[in-house]
Formats: sequence, C-alpha cells, structure tokens
Amino acid sequence: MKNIDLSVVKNTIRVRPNDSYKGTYGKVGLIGGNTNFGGAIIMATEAALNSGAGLITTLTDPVNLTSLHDHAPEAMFANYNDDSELEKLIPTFNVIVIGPGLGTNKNSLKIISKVFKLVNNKQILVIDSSAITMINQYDLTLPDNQIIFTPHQMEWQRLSGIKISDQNEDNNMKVVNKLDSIVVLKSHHTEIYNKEKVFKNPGGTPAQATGGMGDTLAGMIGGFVAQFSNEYNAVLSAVFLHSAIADELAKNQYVVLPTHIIQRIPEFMKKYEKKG
Ligand SMILES: NC(=O)C1=CN([C@@H]2O[C@H](COP(=O)(O)OP(=O)(O)OC[C@H]3O[C@@H](n4cnc5c(N)ncnc54)[C@H](O)[C@@H]3O)[C@@H](O)[C@H]2O)[C@@H](O)CC1
Ligand SMILES: Nc1ncnc2c1ncn2[C@@H]1O[C@H](COP(=O)(O)OP(=O)(O)O)[C@@H](O)[C@H]1O
Ligand SMILES: [Mg+2]
Repeated sequence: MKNIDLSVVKNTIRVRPNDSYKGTYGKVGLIGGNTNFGGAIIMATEAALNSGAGLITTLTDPVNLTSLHDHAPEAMFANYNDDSELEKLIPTFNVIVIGPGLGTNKNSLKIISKVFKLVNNKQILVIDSSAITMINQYDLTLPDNQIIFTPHQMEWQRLSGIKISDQNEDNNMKVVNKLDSIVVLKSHHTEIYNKEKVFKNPGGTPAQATGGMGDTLAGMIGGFVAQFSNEYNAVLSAVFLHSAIADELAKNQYVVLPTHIIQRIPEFMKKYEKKG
C-alpha cells in the first residue's frame, strides 16, 4: 500500500482565482449535533470553514445555536427538527456532511431518513460517525450519491461486517467495491480506499487521540471536496493535512486538540497551495 505523498496535496490546493467569490467554493450543509454532542457539529463546521468552503449551513438542534454562532458566526443555522427547513435547504447544497454528534436514537433516525430521501444524485455526501452506525443499526438504504464514508475501525466493523482484527486491504477492498464509494478508514495510520486504489496516511500522532478529532476531519473533507475537483485527491489532501498539522504541533505540545488543528488549517493550506 502506497503512502500519500505531499505532491497530491500540492496539486490539489489551487491558487484562488482573482475573480472568484463565495459561490465558487461550494455550499456545504453539515448535519448533526444533538443535545449532548453539539461540540461535534460545531468543530466540523469550523473545520469546513477554515478549509475554505464558500457558504456553510449547520443543521442542528436549536440548543446549539448560541454556541455555534459564538464559535463560527460565518455559518448559517437551521433547526434539523424542522422538516420544512430540511426540504428547503437540502437541495441547495453541493456537499452534505452528516453524522458528527447526530446520535443514534429515533429522532436521529428520523433526520437521517429524511435527508437520504431529499438528496439528489449530484450532491456529494460525507457520512461520518453516528450516521455510519445507523446505516447498520436500522438497515438504511443508501442514496445513489457519490459517498465518502469516514469510519473509525469500530464504525467500519459495523458498516462492513469485518471484525477489527480481520480488517486488511483485501477484505476491506471487497466491501469498498460493493459500496462503490470512498472509504476513509481511520486509525493511527488512516487508509483511504476507492474501487481502484488505496493509500495510507504516513502522518499522525497519539497526541491527537482526543474526542472530536474525527468530527474535525469530516468537516475538513467536506470543505475540501466542495472546492477541489478530483474528489479522491481532495480527500487524500484533507487527511494528510489534518495529521500534518497535528505532527507539527506535537513537536511542542503533549496533546493536540481538534480546535488547535482547526486554527492552523488556513496557514497550512497556504503553505501547500499549487505554485505555478
Ligand atoms: N464533543 C462532542 O460532541 C463529541 C461527540 N462525539 C460524537 O459521539 C458519537 C459517538 O461516537 P464515538 O466514536 O465516541 O462512539 P462509538 O460507539 O461509535 O465508537 C467508540 C467505540 O469504538 C471502539 N473503537 C475501536 N477502534 C476504534 C478506533 N480506532 N477509534 C475509535 N474508537 C474505536 C471504542 O473502543 C469504543 O468502544 C458520535 O456522534 C460522535 O460524533 C465524539 O466525536 C466525541 C466528541
Ligand atoms: N494514535 C493516533 N495516531 C494518529 N492518529 C490518531 C490517533 N488516534 C486518533 N487519531 C486520529 O483521530 C481521529 C479520530 O476519529 P474519531 O474516532 O472519529 O474521533 P471523534 O469521533 O471523537 O471525532 C482520526 O482521524 C484518527 O486517525
Ligand atoms: Mg468519529
């Protein structure tokens, strides 16, 4: 299995055209954050914003509104329990990130089912955390979209049926082929699959083993695929940068928090934007 190479990142992050505007950089909807896990969708939102997505709407429980706007006033808000809001907004997004902090109860199921019904097949879906767990738990039918799954090993076990101890390239690839999707299998060395290939992330540190680290990555991936045309390379670049920032910070920090990484994304993207 090949390692992700910095050249992919450098060829993916383009210099912004002078005549571009917010609409050039994609409309991202992030769905999640129940009454217990508001922080998850707020971190995903901040990560997508700092990755450069043009317009962001966070669909979450209203209890999170004040905190969301305190952290990310750039993001718009909608109540994910309001069906008419979902019906109005879901068709307007280029990319939808669903799952961070969504939970797995009956209300979470109602929301994911509604979203899966409302999406159109031009939209890219990033399916993370609770949303992955619910696919197996409630036997959900996946919509006919380009899907990027971002499971950790236990979530991959639930989605694929492959036990963590049996998760290897051959076994994983068989399921990825059936899913016909991109799968970001997160661990201390994250692997990124599509039907044709798999790359391993060479970076990452135990300093980043903190709740919210994957929620942050899901937001970054949403922001990257909203802007950069080759989806697989955009995903590779987001995964690489997420841990490259952590590795850099870990030189001087015992722990690296998701919010530390989020603050450094624009600086690292500038460092690696495509020159010439
Ligand atoms: N601040 C917040 O609001 C946070 C909310 N979170 C949300 O909490 C919900 C539950 O997600 P969790 O992932 O905590 O719970 P899960 O129950 O989905 O997964 C955790 C279980 O998986 C096992 N596991 C095995 N290999 C693992 C690996 N490589 N990485 C992680 N776990 C592994 C763990 O031992 C544990 O039993 C999600 O909606 C998530 O988005 C978490 O992300 C934590 C932070
Ligand atoms: N020891 C480690 N080395 C490298 N990366 C790690 C390590 N532990 C966790 N990570 C990274 O942190 C993230 C954890 O994702 P996840 O478990 O979904 O977090 P959460 O759901 O709490 O946001 C993944 O990107 C994973 O690669
Ligand atoms: Mg997670």
